[in-house]
Amino acid sequence: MSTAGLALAGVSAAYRGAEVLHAVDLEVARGELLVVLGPSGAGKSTVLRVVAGLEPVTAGRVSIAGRDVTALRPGLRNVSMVFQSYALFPHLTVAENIAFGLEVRDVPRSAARERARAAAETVGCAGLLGRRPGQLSGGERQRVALARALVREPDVFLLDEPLSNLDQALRVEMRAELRALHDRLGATMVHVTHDQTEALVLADRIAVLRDGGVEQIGTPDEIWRTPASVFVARFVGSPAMNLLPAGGPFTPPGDAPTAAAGGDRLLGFRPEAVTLADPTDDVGVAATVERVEVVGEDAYAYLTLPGGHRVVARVAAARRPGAGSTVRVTVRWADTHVFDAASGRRLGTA
Ligand SMILES: Nc1ncnc2c1ncn2[C@@H]1O[C@H](COP(=O)(O)OP(=O)(O)OP(=O)(O)O)[C@@H](O)[C@H]1O
Repeated sequence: MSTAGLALAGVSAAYRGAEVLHAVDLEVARGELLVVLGPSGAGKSTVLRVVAGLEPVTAGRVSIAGRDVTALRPGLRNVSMVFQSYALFPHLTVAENIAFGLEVRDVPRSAARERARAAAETVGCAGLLGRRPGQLSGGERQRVALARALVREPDVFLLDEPLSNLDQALRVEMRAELRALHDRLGATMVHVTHDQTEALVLADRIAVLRDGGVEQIGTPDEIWRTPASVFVARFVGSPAMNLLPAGGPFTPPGDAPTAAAGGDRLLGFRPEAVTLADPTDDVGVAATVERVEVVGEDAYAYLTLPGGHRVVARVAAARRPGAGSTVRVTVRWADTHVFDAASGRRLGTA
């Protein structure tokens, strides 16, 4: 495929005899920013290492820019990797760190310096060229690591949790800068994170990884609105999506497929899809408010329903119920999800 930036076809990989990637299929279009999202141990870093050639595949093929690189050593793949730890050389200046990858490729020193300066300008660290990594803040080191990655003009950028060592404010700022950099360069990027907000904000598409397999690939909107499984539904969104037996306290309207489904279906809905009313209102289901968390303008009410079912509701902080009080709970049906309890796969909306 001529527009392919990167493709994994049936890629498996093993670590110490145990398979950690199982026949992964993944296509990243040229110029696309794909975020690989998943919990610790899902195999996110292994995906990057396999693409970079740092880890052998036990099955399948990896191609970059239309070229099969499965058998190529890392140095011949034309990818740049940015690590969580930045991996800068402490004894080299910023300029030398950025130019390092060029000089080992026999780019003449003056040309390497010039390209390093241009790369530093692109990521906003041109003022730091004479310093050493020990004299830089975390955010500055991150910029240097990015400059070192892009100076080589790779076919694909591989970013392994590059923002996770930064404090919250800087992470949010660098996240936006990274996206802007991607758009400016038109670069093909694979960005690994376990942070669902980072994934939703950054990605053109998200690949959700679970136990070494791809659970779902889609745009942030698709992942959010039509999660393919209970796993995706619960992993993306905080607090996590509510899940109840489909035959539980909430009865879907009319002849929705869940109504006849019995106990082998699960009903999912996010805290945002729950509405609370006064106990005297003749709507929904009665519930007890166990506790309330206020997060600025929002509040999360943790409720217990008849049968001991638990539900979290998001409400405006100014209109939050008191802990210990009774409320009536309704669910917006259009924003519900029905899952098969055995497989976890999504079946549709209630
Ligand atoms: N070089 C390695 N060292 C240690 N464990 C590894 C290595 N390569 C693979 N594994 C194992 O493979 C599985 C996937 O690991 P991987 O690091 O790819 O997951 P991850 O999703 O990136 O997790 P994390 O977010 O914790 O880094 C884990 O069970 C891990 O123990």
